[in-house]
Amino acid sequence: MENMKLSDILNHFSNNDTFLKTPERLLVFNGEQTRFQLAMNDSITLIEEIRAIQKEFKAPIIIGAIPFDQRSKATIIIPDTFVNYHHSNLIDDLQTANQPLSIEDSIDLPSRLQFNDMVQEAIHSIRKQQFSKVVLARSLKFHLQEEPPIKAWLTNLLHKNKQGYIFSIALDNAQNLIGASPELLVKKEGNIVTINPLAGSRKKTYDLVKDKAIENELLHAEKDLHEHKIVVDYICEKLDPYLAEIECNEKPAILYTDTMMHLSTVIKGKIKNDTTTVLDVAQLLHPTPAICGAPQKPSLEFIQKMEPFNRGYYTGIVGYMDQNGDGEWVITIRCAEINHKAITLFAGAGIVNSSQQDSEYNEISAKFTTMLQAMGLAQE
Ligand SMILES: C=C(O[C@H]1C=CC=C(C(=O)O)[C@@H]1O)C(=O)O
Repeated sequence: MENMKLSDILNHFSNNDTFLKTPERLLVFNGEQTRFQLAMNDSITLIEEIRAIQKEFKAPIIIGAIPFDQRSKATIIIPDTFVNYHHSNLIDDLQTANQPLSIEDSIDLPSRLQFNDMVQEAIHSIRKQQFSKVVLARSLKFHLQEEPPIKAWLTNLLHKNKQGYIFSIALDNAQNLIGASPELLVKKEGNIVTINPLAGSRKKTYDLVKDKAIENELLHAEKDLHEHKIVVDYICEKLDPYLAEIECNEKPAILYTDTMMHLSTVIKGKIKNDTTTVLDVAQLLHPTPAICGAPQKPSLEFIQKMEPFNRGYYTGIVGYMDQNGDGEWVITIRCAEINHKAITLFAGAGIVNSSQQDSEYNEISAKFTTMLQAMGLAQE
């Protein structure tokens, strides 16, 4: 394949198209043969339906977005055409796209006081041993005077987040889901499966010396290591029956995004059964304690009772699967749901026994920065 400029690819991109850039490849999906909506736990399973449609349409690949709540409908797209660019064929010539926004109003939900109450209630439940961790989220909703410049935001996300998973998914009714997630839920290539949970975070300062000191502090922070271990233990336990030769470092490393640093563990293993697809593994794991809590049921119930909004696609997963059942699915975070002129950003943080309400609030504010910067609403 000849080398392509990213700017040329974006010039041809429209809001009805779907786009996913991973650290290794860029997938651009134009038009669609069909799309369908089905919940992960409907009676015909989502995966069976995808496999049937892949056969019927002889579709080499499907792409989709699955919501946080497994009872809500996922959107699966069978594209007309798609191009799969390898990283080495892309010329990264992108410049920041400045497009000023006229904001009619913005709503921050929950309020700071409500959020503090939610954290206190969560800590109370943790002390009563109802669960050991719960991830609580906030949302920022903007109403714009004009249609949002999605292509400019996508350009900015690509420009700033070289290592992440950048996506723009064309949902139903001309809605879009856009973001730059750092978190790989699962990748399957042949019989090798890779999972890369993140939990435990600090905001970057962009001062190399200070960031090195923060990194060192995070690597030894008891609260964050505990929060992280809950996720890794959950994943390893779930995978054990399905994977052989599981490799997992004992201590987490640091993963940097453009704005944050996170504790990160790479887990790898070999699929025992050839018919297991990447989505089977995703379904097995989702929602992990990185975005829900542990144990899953009581923490999920707590989220649904306490959060003053429906998460929708936020903390769900986006990704693709080919005919061999291979693919990559990433956790839908650092993202925004775009519904015409209404834009909703979401971000969350893991609450454990020793959480401090102010630092959790500030951590979430820092996580909003990925999207706010792309929208030109936060300082670079
Ligand atoms: C839930 C989010 O982040 C997750 C991913 C990385 C670190 C996290 C944390 O430290 O709490 C969260 O688990 C989010 O960005 O909305």
